[in-house]
Amino acid sequence: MVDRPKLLLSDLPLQAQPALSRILDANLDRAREGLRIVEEWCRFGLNSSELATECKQLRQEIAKWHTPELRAFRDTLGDVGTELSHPQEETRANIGQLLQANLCRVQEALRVLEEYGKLYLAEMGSAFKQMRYRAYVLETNLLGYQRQQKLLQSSLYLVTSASENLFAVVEAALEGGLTLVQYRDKTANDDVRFEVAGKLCKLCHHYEALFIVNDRVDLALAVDADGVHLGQQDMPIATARQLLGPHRIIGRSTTNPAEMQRAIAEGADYIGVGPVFATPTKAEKAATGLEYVRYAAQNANLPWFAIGGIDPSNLNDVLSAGADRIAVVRAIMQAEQPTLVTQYFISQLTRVQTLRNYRSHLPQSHA
Ligand SMILES: Cc1ncc(COP(=O)(O)OP(=O)(O)O)c(N)n1
Ligand SMILES: Cc1nc(C(=O)O)sc1CCOP(=O)(O)O
Ligand SMILES: [Mg+2]
Repeated sequence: MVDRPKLLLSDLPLQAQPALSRILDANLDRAREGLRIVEEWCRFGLNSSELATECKQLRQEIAKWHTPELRAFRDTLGDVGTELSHPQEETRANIGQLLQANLCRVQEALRVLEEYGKLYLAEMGSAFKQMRYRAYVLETNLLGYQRQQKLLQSSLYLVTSASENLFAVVEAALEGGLTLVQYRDKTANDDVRFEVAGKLCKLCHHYEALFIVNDRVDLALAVDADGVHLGQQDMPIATARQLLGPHRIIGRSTTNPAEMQRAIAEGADYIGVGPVFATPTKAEKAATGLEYVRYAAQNANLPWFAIGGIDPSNLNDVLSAGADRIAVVRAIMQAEQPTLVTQYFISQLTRVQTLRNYRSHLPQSHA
């Protein structure tokens, strides 16, 4: 990396010099500003010093190219582009959209700097090419980190069933604070699955919720889902990981300690623990009872969701056995008021999590 590039503008035709300088100056600003916006979220929103440091280092490297000579041609009042803005820039629906827009802005600016930079100094083109790839890696790492954080924060998991009111029910639950949804439909044709999964994925992302696809890695990739849920009869986790890459979520169903230990060893991001109670939604699987929930509470070192026959009437038994995350189908899909049921589940789960967290910080004699 050249520490302080030497300006070769004088080699260019006279009339091109101010234009080139203004393009480089504007895009150096754009890239630095976009990175600063992303950095703030990494630092204060995600508490990730690793991601914040990468943003900062990229910004500092870009700043080295922002020489006084380039700034000298700045003419903000004469810039015909300052009043051109897209309506989407006026509003941002959520943090995800804000980050996406700014990462895109950074990558575009780096591309401009790479192309026009070549006219200025050969090293500038290759330096900005490398930085553009670093920005892509930053985006992927940031997205992966956001997903894992959201998974950790999710205490309630809605697994869908086929329903005429599918979108309305899911949206009602999202309104109630749901942050994790799995699309599960064992009978639909692939064209229907693809269309429904795509729409659900957009709906969930609009509410900043994670969207997982049951069974099908191909479908998860096709709709850009956050991950996939695999049962014991589905694809091996290692194969799914190869196909999905390191940043998507992989969940695994488990019914006994051996399956749990294997899922952990194979690199699952979370597991299902059940069926806790017998359920018509999965009639072929025998209930494990609360004993396996107690085992999970003592032994699982990754996020785990008790599943199977859970509803408001038996929730307390599941919580008392040690669960602080649950997954449900009928309790929400068939609820008269899905928003209220969602809010009830989340409030109870948050209550036990807060209590357990508080107890874990007490001296042993008070716990
Ligand atoms: C959260 C969660 N846990 C378990 C399951 C069940 O998955 P699987 O055993 O593959 O059965 P099907 O759902 O495919 O019938 C799940 N879907 N989600
Ligand atoms: C899809 C599924 N998997 C289970 C498992 O234990 O692996 S239990 C289950 C169904 C859960 O549905 P409901 O909340 O309607 O009982
Ligand atoms: Mg399955």
